[in-house]
Amino acid sequence: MREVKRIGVVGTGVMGQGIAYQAAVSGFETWMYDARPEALEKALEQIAALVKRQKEKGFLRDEPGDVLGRLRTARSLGELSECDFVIEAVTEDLAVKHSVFRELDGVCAPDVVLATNTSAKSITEIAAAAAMPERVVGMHFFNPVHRMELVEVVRGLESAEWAVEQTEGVGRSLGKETIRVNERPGFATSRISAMIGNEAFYMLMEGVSSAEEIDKAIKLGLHFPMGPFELGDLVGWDTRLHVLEYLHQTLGEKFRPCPLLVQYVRAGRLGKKVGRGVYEYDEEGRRIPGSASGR
Ligand SMILES: NC(=O)c1ccc[n+]([C@@H]2O[C@H](COP(=O)([O-])OP(=O)(O)OC[C@H]3O[C@@H](n4cnc5c(N)ncnc54)[C@H](O)[C@@H]3O)[C@@H](O)[C@H]2O)c1
Repeated sequence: MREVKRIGVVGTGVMGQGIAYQAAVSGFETWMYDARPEALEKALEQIAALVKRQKEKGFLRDEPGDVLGRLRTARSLGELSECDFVIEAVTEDLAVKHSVFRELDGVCAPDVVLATNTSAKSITEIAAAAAMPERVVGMHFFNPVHRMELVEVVRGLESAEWAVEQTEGVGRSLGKETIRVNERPGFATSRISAMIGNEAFYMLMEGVSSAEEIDKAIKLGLHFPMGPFELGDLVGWDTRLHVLEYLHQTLGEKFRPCPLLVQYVRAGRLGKKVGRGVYEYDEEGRRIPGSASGR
Protein backbone atom coordinates (compact mmCIF):
# COMPACT_ATOMS: atom_id res chain seq x y z
CA MET A 1 0.00 0.00 0.00
CA ARG A 2 1.20 3.51 -0.78
CA GLU A 3 2.83 5.38 2.09
CA VAL A 4 0.86 8.54 2.79
CA LYS A 5 2.92 11.67 3.41
CA ARG A 6 1.02 14.28 1.40
CA ILE A 7 -2.71 14.78 1.69
CA GLY A 8 -4.75 16.84 -0.76
CA VAL A 9 -7.96 18.57 0.32
CA VAL A 10 -10.34 19.78 -2.38
CA GLY A 11 -12.86 22.41 -1.28
CA THR A 12 -11.83 24.55 1.70
CA GLY A 13 -15.18 25.59 3.15
CA VAL A 14 -16.35 24.63 6.64
CA MET A 15 -15.20 21.01 6.38
CA GLY A 16 -12.22 21.31 4.05
CA GLN A 17 -10.50 23.76 6.37
CA GLY A 18 -11.16 21.52 9.35
CA ILE A 19 -9.74 18.50 7.54
CA ALA A 20 -6.71 20.47 6.33
CA TYR A 21 -6.06 21.68 9.91
CA GLN A 22 -6.27 18.11 11.21
CA ALA A 23 -3.94 16.79 8.49
CA ALA A 24 -1.33 19.50 9.12
CA VAL A 25 -1.50 19.02 12.90
CA SER A 26 -1.07 15.26 12.37
CA GLY A 27 2.20 15.87 10.50
CA PHE A 28 1.09 15.56 6.88
CA GLU A 29 2.15 17.95 4.15
CA THR A 30 -1.29 19.27 3.26
CA TRP A 31 -2.29 20.63 -0.14
CA MET A 32 -5.45 22.71 -0.31
CA TYR A 33 -7.44 23.63 -3.40
CA ASP A 34 -10.70 25.57 -3.81
CA ALA A 35 -12.37 26.76 -7.00
CA ARG A 36 -12.76 30.19 -5.34
CA PRO A 37 -9.40 31.76 -4.42
CA GLU A 38 -11.11 33.86 -1.72
CA ALA A 39 -12.30 30.64 -0.03
CA LEU A 40 -8.72 29.41 0.03
CA GLU A 41 -7.53 32.66 1.58
CA LYS A 42 -10.28 32.60 4.19
CA ALA A 43 -9.43 28.97 5.02
CA LEU A 44 -5.79 29.86 5.63
CA GLU A 45 -6.86 32.67 7.97
CA GLN A 46 -9.28 30.44 9.88
CA ILE A 47 -6.75 27.64 10.21
CA ALA A 48 -4.10 30.08 11.50
CA ALA A 49 -6.60 31.40 14.08
CA LEU A 50 -7.50 27.85 15.16
CA VAL A 51 -3.82 26.86 15.44
CA LYS A 52 -3.26 29.89 17.68
CA ARG A 53 -6.27 29.09 19.89
CA GLN A 54 -5.35 25.43 20.23
CA LYS A 55 -1.75 26.31 21.12
CA GLU A 56 -2.91 28.79 23.78
CA LYS A 57 -5.16 26.12 25.28
CA GLY A 58 -2.24 23.67 25.39
CA PHE A 59 -3.78 21.23 22.89
CA LEU A 60 -1.00 21.54 20.33
CA ARG A 61 2.37 19.85 20.75
CA ASP A 62 4.04 21.47 17.71
CA GLU A 63 4.89 25.11 17.27
CA PRO A 64 2.22 27.04 15.27
CA GLY A 65 4.80 27.92 12.61
CA ASP A 66 5.59 24.23 12.04
CA VAL A 67 1.92 23.31 11.60
CA LEU A 68 1.24 26.23 9.25
CA GLY A 69 4.46 25.43 7.39
CA ARG A 70 2.93 22.09 6.33
CA LEU A 71 0.10 23.82 4.48
CA ARG A 72 0.34 24.41 0.74
CA THR A 73 -2.17 26.06 -1.55
CA ALA A 74 -2.79 24.86 -5.10
CA ARG A 75 -4.09 27.05 -7.90
CA SER A 76 -5.43 24.09 -9.86
CA LEU A 77 -6.38 20.48 -9.20
CA GLY A 78 -3.40 19.52 -11.35
CA GLU A 79 -1.09 20.70 -8.56
CA LEU A 80 -2.35 17.83 -6.38
CA SER A 81 -0.56 15.31 -8.62
CA GLU A 82 2.07 14.52 -5.96
CA CYS A 83 -0.48 13.84 -3.22
CA ASP A 84 -0.70 10.31 -1.76
CA PHE A 85 -4.30 10.59 -0.61
CA VAL A 86 -6.97 13.11 -1.63
CA ILE A 87 -10.08 14.12 0.31
CA GLU A 88 -12.86 15.91 -1.55
CA ALA A 89 -14.97 18.34 0.52
CA VAL A 90 -16.70 20.45 -2.15
CA THR A 91 -20.35 21.53 -2.16
CA GLU A 92 -22.87 18.70 -1.65
CA ASP A 93 -23.94 18.62 -5.30
CA LEU A 94 -23.49 15.57 -7.49
CA ALA A 95 -22.60 17.49 -10.67
CA VAL A 96 -19.88 19.45 -8.84
CA LYS A 97 -18.49 16.30 -7.23
CA HIS A 98 -18.52 14.49 -10.61
CA SER A 99 -16.48 17.22 -12.27
CA VAL A 100 -13.92 17.09 -9.42
CA PHE A 101 -13.58 13.28 -9.54
CA ARG A 102 -13.33 13.21 -13.33
CA GLU A 103 -10.45 15.66 -13.17
CA LEU A 104 -8.72 14.11 -10.14
CA ASP A 105 -8.74 10.73 -11.84
CA GLY A 106 -6.53 12.07 -14.58
CA VAL A 107 -4.23 13.87 -12.13
CA CYS A 108 -3.51 11.32 -9.36
CA ALA A 109 -1.46 8.10 -9.57
CA PRO A 110 -3.60 4.91 -9.75
CA ASP A 111 -2.78 3.81 -6.18
CA VAL A 112 -3.97 7.11 -4.68
CA VAL A 113 -7.31 6.85 -2.87
CA LEU A 114 -9.84 9.54 -3.74
CA ALA A 115 -12.00 9.95 -0.66
CA THR A 116 -15.23 11.93 -0.50
CA ASN A 117 -16.51 13.69 2.60
CA THR A 118 -20.10 13.66 1.33
CA SER A 119 -22.59 13.74 4.22
CA ALA A 120 -25.07 11.38 2.64
CA LYS A 121 -24.73 10.95 -1.11
CA SER A 122 -24.08 7.64 -2.84
CA ILE A 123 -20.36 6.82 -3.01
CA THR A 124 -21.17 4.50 -5.92
CA GLU A 125 -22.81 7.35 -7.84
CA ILE A 126 -19.97 9.80 -7.09
CA ALA A 127 -17.42 7.13 -8.13
CA ALA A 128 -19.23 6.53 -11.41
CA ALA A 129 -17.58 9.67 -12.81
CA ALA A 130 -14.09 8.24 -12.16
CA ALA A 131 -12.29 5.92 -14.56
CA MET A 132 -11.13 3.95 -11.49
CA PRO A 133 -14.20 3.77 -9.22
CA GLU A 134 -12.48 1.12 -7.07
CA ARG A 135 -10.30 3.81 -5.46
CA VAL A 136 -13.22 6.02 -4.43
CA VAL A 137 -14.27 5.64 -0.78
CA GLY A 138 -16.48 7.65 1.56
CA MET A 139 -14.61 9.37 4.39
CA HIS A 140 -17.19 11.19 6.44
CA PHE A 141 -15.78 13.65 8.98
CA PHE A 142 -17.82 15.59 11.51
CA ASN A 143 -17.94 19.24 12.35
CA PRO A 144 -15.85 20.64 13.99
CA VAL A 145 -13.26 18.21 12.66
CA HIS A 146 -10.63 18.90 15.32
CA ARG A 147 -13.06 18.02 18.12
CA MET A 148 -15.13 15.15 16.75
CA GLU A 149 -13.69 11.68 17.26
CA LEU A 150 -15.38 9.75 14.46
CA VAL A 151 -14.80 9.18 10.76
CA GLU A 152 -17.31 6.99 8.93
CA VAL A 153 -15.57 4.98 6.21
CA VAL A 154 -18.14 4.15 3.57
CA ARG A 155 -17.76 1.39 1.04
CA GLY A 156 -19.46 1.93 -2.32
CA LEU A 157 -20.36 -0.90 -4.67
CA GLU A 158 -17.02 -0.67 -6.49
CA SER A 159 -14.74 0.41 -3.59
CA ALA A 160 -11.75 -1.97 -3.36
CA GLU A 161 -10.70 -3.48 -0.02
CA TRP A 162 -7.21 -1.88 -0.30
CA ALA A 163 -8.78 1.56 -0.73
CA VAL A 164 -11.11 1.06 2.25
CA GLU A 165 -8.19 -0.10 4.42
CA GLN A 166 -6.03 2.83 3.29
CA THR A 167 -8.86 5.22 4.22
CA GLU A 168 -9.23 3.63 7.68
CA GLY A 169 -5.45 3.93 8.16
CA VAL A 170 -5.43 7.61 7.21
CA GLY A 171 -8.43 8.21 9.50
CA ARG A 172 -6.48 6.70 12.41
CA SER A 173 -3.37 8.73 11.50
CA LEU A 174 -5.55 11.82 11.78
CA GLY A 175 -6.34 10.77 15.35
CA LYS A 176 -9.88 9.54 14.65
CA GLU A 177 -11.87 6.42 15.47
CA THR A 178 -13.33 4.83 12.37
CA ILE A 179 -16.39 2.76 11.65
CA ARG A 180 -17.06 0.90 8.42
CA VAL A 181 -20.42 1.36 6.74
CA ASN A 182 -21.87 -0.30 3.68
CA GLU A 183 -23.38 2.35 1.51
CA ARG A 184 -27.00 3.29 2.22
CA PRO A 185 -28.31 6.86 1.95
CA GLY A 186 -27.26 8.88 4.99
CA PHE A 187 -24.84 6.17 6.23
CA ALA A 188 -25.10 5.57 9.99
CA THR A 189 -25.08 9.16 11.25
CA SER A 190 -26.49 11.68 8.74
CA ARG A 191 -29.70 9.71 8.42
CA ILE A 192 -30.44 10.22 12.11
CA SER A 193 -29.18 13.79 12.48
CA ALA A 194 -31.01 15.00 9.33
CA MET A 195 -34.24 13.57 10.68
CA ILE A 196 -33.81 15.20 14.11
CA GLY A 197 -32.97 18.62 12.59
CA ASN A 198 -35.96 18.41 10.25
CA GLU A 199 -38.34 17.35 13.03
CA ALA A 200 -37.11 20.23 15.21
CA PHE A 201 -38.02 22.64 12.38
CA TYR A 202 -41.51 21.10 12.09
CA MET A 203 -41.89 21.65 15.85
CA LEU A 204 -40.78 25.27 15.51
CA MET A 205 -43.21 25.77 12.60
CA GLU A 206 -46.07 24.28 14.62
CA GLY A 207 -45.27 26.58 17.54
CA VAL A 208 -44.49 23.74 19.97
CA SER A 209 -41.89 25.97 21.61
CA SER A 210 -39.13 28.47 20.80
CA ALA A 211 -35.88 27.35 19.15
CA GLU A 212 -33.99 28.00 22.37
CA GLU A 213 -36.43 25.94 24.43
CA ILE A 214 -36.39 23.05 21.96
CA ASP A 215 -32.58 23.03 22.01
CA LYS A 216 -32.65 23.12 25.82
CA ALA A 217 -35.12 20.23 25.92
CA ILE A 218 -33.02 18.00 23.70
CA LYS A 219 -29.81 18.79 25.59
CA LEU A 220 -31.12 18.48 29.15
CA GLY A 221 -33.92 15.97 28.59
CA LEU A 222 -32.25 13.64 26.12
CA HIS A 223 -28.64 14.36 27.02
CA PHE A 224 -27.51 15.40 23.54
CA PRO A 225 -24.38 17.59 23.66
CA MET A 226 -25.97 20.16 21.30
CA GLY A 227 -29.51 21.11 20.44
CA PRO A 228 -30.75 20.44 16.87
CA PHE A 229 -30.81 24.16 15.99
CA GLU A 230 -27.34 24.76 17.41
CA LEU A 231 -26.06 21.79 15.42
CA GLY A 232 -27.86 22.80 12.21
CA ASP A 233 -26.43 26.33 12.49
CA LEU A 234 -22.98 24.78 12.77
CA VAL A 235 -23.45 22.31 9.91
CA GLY A 236 -25.12 24.88 7.62
CA TRP A 237 -28.84 24.65 6.72
CA ASP A 238 -28.04 24.59 2.99
CA THR A 239 -25.94 21.45 3.52
CA ARG A 240 -28.69 20.03 5.74
CA LEU A 241 -31.30 20.74 3.07
CA HIS A 242 -29.22 19.06 0.34
CA VAL A 243 -28.99 15.96 2.54
CA LEU A 244 -32.71 15.98 3.35
CA GLU A 245 -33.68 16.35 -0.30
CA TYR A 246 -31.51 13.40 -1.16
CA LEU A 247 -32.87 11.25 1.68
CA HIS A 248 -36.41 12.22 0.71
CA GLN A 249 -35.72 11.13 -2.83
CA THR A 250 -34.06 7.85 -1.85
CA LEU A 251 -35.68 6.79 1.44
CA GLY A 252 -39.12 8.34 1.12
CA GLU A 253 -41.70 10.60 2.69
CA LYS A 254 -40.38 10.59 6.25
CA PHE A 255 -37.51 12.81 5.08
CA ARG A 256 -39.62 15.50 3.35
CA PRO A 257 -37.83 18.81 4.15
CA CYS A 258 -39.82 21.05 6.49
CA PRO A 259 -41.14 24.13 4.57
CA LEU A 260 -39.79 26.47 7.27
CA LEU A 261 -36.29 25.02 6.90
CA VAL A 262 -36.54 25.57 3.14
CA GLN A 263 -37.59 29.19 3.79
CA TYR A 264 -34.55 29.75 6.02
CA VAL A 265 -32.25 28.58 3.25
CA ARG A 266 -34.06 30.80 0.71
CA ALA A 267 -33.62 33.75 3.06
CA GLY A 268 -29.89 33.06 3.28
CA ARG A 269 -30.10 32.14 6.97
CA LEU A 270 -27.57 29.37 6.42
CA GLY A 271 -26.06 29.30 9.90
CA LYS A 272 -22.91 30.30 11.69
CA LYS A 273 -20.82 30.47 8.50
CA VAL A 274 -22.81 33.52 7.32
CA GLY A 275 -23.43 35.00 10.78
CA ARG A 276 -27.08 33.99 11.05
CA GLY A 277 -29.21 30.89 10.95
CA VAL A 278 -31.70 30.11 13.66
CA TYR A 279 -29.40 32.11 15.95
CA GLU A 280 -27.22 35.12 15.15
CA TYR A 281 -23.45 35.29 15.58
CA ASP A 282 -20.92 38.08 16.07
CA GLU A 283 -17.81 38.53 13.94
CA GLU A 284 -15.86 36.13 16.15
CA GLY A 285 -18.49 33.45 15.53
CA ARG A 286 -19.92 33.69 19.06
CA ARG A 287 -23.67 33.34 19.47
CA ILE A 288 -25.45 36.59 20.30
CA PRO A 289 -27.56 35.99 23.44
CA GLY A 290 -31.31 36.19 22.87
CA SER A 291 -30.89 36.12 19.09
CA ALA A 292 -32.98 33.01 18.36
CA SER A 293 -35.63 33.73 15.74
CA GLY A 294 -39.19 33.23 16.95
CA ARG A 295 -40.11 30.88 14.13
N1 LIG B 1 -20.93 21.15 7.13
C1 LIG B 1 -20.86 20.01 7.80
O1 LIG B 1 -21.07 19.97 9.01
C2 LIG B 1 -20.51 18.74 7.09
C3 LIG B 1 -20.23 17.59 7.85
C4 LIG B 1 -19.80 16.43 7.19
C5 LIG B 1 -19.72 16.42 5.81
N2 LIG B 1 -20.03 17.54 5.08
C6 LIG B 1 -19.90 17.48 3.62
O2 LIG B 1 -18.67 18.12 3.29
C7 LIG B 1 -18.79 18.71 1.98
C8 LIG B 1 -18.47 20.19 2.08
O3 LIG B 1 -19.39 20.80 2.96
P1 LIG B 1 -19.09 22.21 3.64
O4 LIG B 1 -20.07 22.35 4.74
O5 LIG B 1 -17.64 22.33 3.92
O6 LIG B 1 -19.50 23.19 2.43
P2 LIG B 1 -19.04 24.71 2.16
O7 LIG B 1 -20.10 25.31 1.33
O8 LIG B 1 -18.65 25.38 3.45
O9 LIG B 1 -17.69 24.55 1.29
C9 LIG B 1 -17.66 24.00 0.01
C10 LIG B 1 -16.44 24.57 -0.71
O10 LIG B 1 -16.31 23.88 -1.96
C11 LIG B 1 -15.82 24.82 -2.90
N3 LIG B 1 -16.07 24.32 -4.25
C12 LIG B 1 -17.24 24.28 -4.95
N4 LIG B 1 -17.03 23.72 -6.16
C13 LIG B 1 -15.72 23.39 -6.23
C14 LIG B 1 -14.91 22.79 -7.21
N5 LIG B 1 -15.41 22.40 -8.38
N6 LIG B 1 -13.59 22.62 -6.96
C15 LIG B 1 -13.07 23.02 -5.76
N7 LIG B 1 -13.79 23.61 -4.78
C16 LIG B 1 -15.10 23.78 -5.02
C17 LIG B 1 -16.58 26.10 -2.57
O11 LIG B 1 -15.93 27.23 -3.11
C18 LIG B 1 -16.57 26.06 -1.04
O12 LIG B 1 -15.46 26.77 -0.51
C19 LIG B 1 -20.20 18.42 1.51
O13 LIG B 1 -20.20 17.25 0.74
C20 LIG B 1 -20.96 18.18 2.82
O14 LIG B 1 -22.07 17.38 2.64
C21 LIG B 1 -20.42 18.70 5.69
